[in-house]
Amino acid sequence: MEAATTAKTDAGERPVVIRGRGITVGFGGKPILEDLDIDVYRGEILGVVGGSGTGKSVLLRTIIGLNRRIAGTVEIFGQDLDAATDAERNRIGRRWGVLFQQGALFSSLTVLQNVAVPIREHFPMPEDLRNELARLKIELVGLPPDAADKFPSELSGGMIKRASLARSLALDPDIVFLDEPTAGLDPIGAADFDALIRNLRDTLGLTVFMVTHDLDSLVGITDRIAVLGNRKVLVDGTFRELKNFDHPWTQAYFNGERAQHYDFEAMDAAAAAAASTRTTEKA
Ligand SMILES: Nc1ncnc2c1ncn2[C@@H]1O[C@H](COP(=O)(O)OP(=O)(O)OP(=O)(O)O)[C@@H](O)[C@H]1O
Repeated sequence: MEAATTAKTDAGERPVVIRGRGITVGFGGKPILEDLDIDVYRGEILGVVGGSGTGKSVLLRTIIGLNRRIAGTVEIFGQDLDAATDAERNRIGRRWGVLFQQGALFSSLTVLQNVAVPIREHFPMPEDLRNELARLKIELVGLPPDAADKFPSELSGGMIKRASLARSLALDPDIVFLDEPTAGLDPIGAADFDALIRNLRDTLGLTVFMVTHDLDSLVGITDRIAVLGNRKVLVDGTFRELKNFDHPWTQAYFNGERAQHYDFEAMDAAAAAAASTRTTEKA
């Protein structure tokens, strides 16, 4: 389960679970990402932000192999995905779960059946046991037991997000990729969902790669933020670092009207204290 590579950061030596180098992606001759580098550290919640159309979802999909790279490499747990055999890629793929922007549940399957799909694909086992495991995931994300037998059309937006999250956790992944997890939720539903993500990270030790526009989510749960722009990661760091970064988009975003409501220094201090508690608990 150990990452094969580490990186020196201000927080010391940290295992890198996702390392992208020189990632270049384009469609129909139009470049979207160009020579982009990114690292994601074990156990962190990384928020990925940037203007609309800057390629945040494309980056997520490229890392998990759904978009073709024109150039560059992606290493997950130290394994270069291009050099991996099909069996190795499958094995790595089982270590991540994905919550897509629209939830992407199968509409003709119940929540239980949806959550059981990845288990059925990867681990042959009796149906009773599979359903039991799926029920545990449904409980883990805070859905009531009777949600298991409902179809997606019978669920609220927040329940669909939770059901999708349950499915992404079906194989007990080490990494979860979240694409706009709180989009479309009311502020209370979004805050509850944020709390759930943070809780799961803390209890399961997940690494979270989260694309979001939601300033509350960024403030509430991320440890670090990467800003996409000019087809690259323009900058990454804590709120305070980003607040001081001299670029029109980051200035507008992190020093704009909405950002004035947040006490960034207090939040940085709280995040550092929480990280140090987690490190102490693991030791
Ligand atoms: N499969 C595809 N084929 C062609 N163009 C695509 C494809 N996927 C994404 N794009 C284009 O790539 C660009 C980046 O899209 P992406 O969805 O990653 O943006 P984003 O940063 O996530 O934006 P938003 O915040 O609005 O969701 C867009 O111009 C989009 O139209």
